[in-house]
Amino acid sequence: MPDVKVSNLNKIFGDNVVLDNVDFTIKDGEFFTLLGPSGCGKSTTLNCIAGLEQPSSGAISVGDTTFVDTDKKLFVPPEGRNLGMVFQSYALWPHKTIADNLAMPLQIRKVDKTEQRRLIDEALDKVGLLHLRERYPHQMSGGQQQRVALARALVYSPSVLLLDEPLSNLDAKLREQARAWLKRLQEDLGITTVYVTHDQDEALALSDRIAVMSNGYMIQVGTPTEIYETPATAEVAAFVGRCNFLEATVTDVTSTGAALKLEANGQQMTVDTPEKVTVGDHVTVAVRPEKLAVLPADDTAMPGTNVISAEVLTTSYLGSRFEYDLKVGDHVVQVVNDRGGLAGAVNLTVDPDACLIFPQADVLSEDAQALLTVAP
Ligand SMILES: Nc1ncnc2c1ncn2[C@@H]1O[C@H](COP(=O)(O)OP(=O)(O)OP(=O)(O)O)[C@@H](O)[C@H]1O
Repeated sequence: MPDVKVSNLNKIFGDNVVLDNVDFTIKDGEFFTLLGPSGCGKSTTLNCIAGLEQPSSGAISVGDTTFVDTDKKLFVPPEGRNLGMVFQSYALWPHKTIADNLAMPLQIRKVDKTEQRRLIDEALDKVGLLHLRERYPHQMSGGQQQRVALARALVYSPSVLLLDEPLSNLDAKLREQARAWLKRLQEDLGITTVYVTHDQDEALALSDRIAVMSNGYMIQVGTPTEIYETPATAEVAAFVGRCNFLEATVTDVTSTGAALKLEANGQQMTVDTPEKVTVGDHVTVAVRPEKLAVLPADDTAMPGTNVISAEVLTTSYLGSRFEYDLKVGDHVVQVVNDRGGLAGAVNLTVDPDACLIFPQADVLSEDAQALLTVAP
C-alpha cells in the first residue's frame, strides 16, 4: 500500500481560510487520524485527498501518482484516484440489495459479472455479512449498514481508505465494538487509512498516529501516547483527554533547570520539567485527573511534596473508578481515583513529574476556563 503525501495544502472559501499550509505524510499501512473540533478543517482535508474538493493551493500524491499539484495545474478527478471512501451517512442505495449496492462501483469500473460476484462475496465476507447479501439496507441494523458501507469501499481494492466519522451514527456500546472490529480489519488488510473524527477516545484507540487540527492548522502530529502524554500546547492537552489547568508564576529554577518552584493560588508547588523557563515567567500548569492523588485531610500516609488542601464538591461513581470535583481556591480540580467515599476536607498531591508546563500566552478556550472555575 502506498504513502499519502499532502504538501502545503491551502483552502480558502470566499475570504475564509479553512486550511492553512497543512502538510503531512502518511506511511504505508498506517492508520492516520485527523482529530479536532467541529469546523477545524478535517473533512475539507479528507475531501481534498478524495478529489471531492479542489485545494486553493498545494499538492497531494499517493505513492508515485500525483493527484493534485496546483503549481502544475494538475487535478485528477475522484473516479481516477481509486480511493475507498465511507461517509458518516453510509450513503447506501435504499432500493438496492446489499450485493447490488456493492456492484455499483464495480459496474462503473466495467468489471465482468462473474468477477463482480466473486469480489462482492469476498468483500462481504471480510466484514462478516456474506449471509445477508440479498437484504435491503432498511432490513439491517445501523452497525450492519456501516459494515456494508465499508465493504462497498473495499470491494474494488482501493489503494487508500478514507473514513469520515463512519461510527458516529452508532450508539455508544455498538460504537466501541465497531471500533475494535474496524481496527482489527484495518490491521489484517494492512490498508493505509485516513480517518476523520472529533472523538478523542476513538482517535486514541484506533490510530497509529493522530494529527490534531485547530482552525485549519495542524497543531501536532504524533502517536496517541505522544499526543496524550506530551501535548505540544495547552489546547491539545485540553482537547485530547481531560486536563486540569492552573495559572502559576515561576519563583525559582534549579541550576540544572530541571525543577521549578511555582506559586499558584497562593500555594507553592515543585515541578520537574524539561521546559526552559525563568523566574517571573507566567505559565500554565497542566495535569491529568488520573495523575493526581487524593486522600482524606487527616490521612498521615500523604507524601510531603505538593500537598494542596482541597474540598470535595461532587463525587461520581463510574463502576471501575470514582471521579471527584475538588474545590481548590477558586478552581475546580478533577481527580480520578479508585477509592470511593471521600468527602469534605481532603489533601491533593501533585507528582512533580506529572505536570506539563506551557507558556501562559497559550490561551485556553473559554469553555475550558469555565469548566475549571468554581461558580460564585
Ligand atoms: N463549501 C463550503 N463553502 C464555504 N465554507 C465551507 C464549505 N465547506 C466547508 N466550509 C467551512 O470550512 C470550515 C471547515 O469545514 P470542515 O467540514 O472541513 O470542518 P470539520 O473539521 O470537518 O468539521 P465537522 O466535524 O463539523 O464536519 C468550516 O468553517 C466550514 O463552515
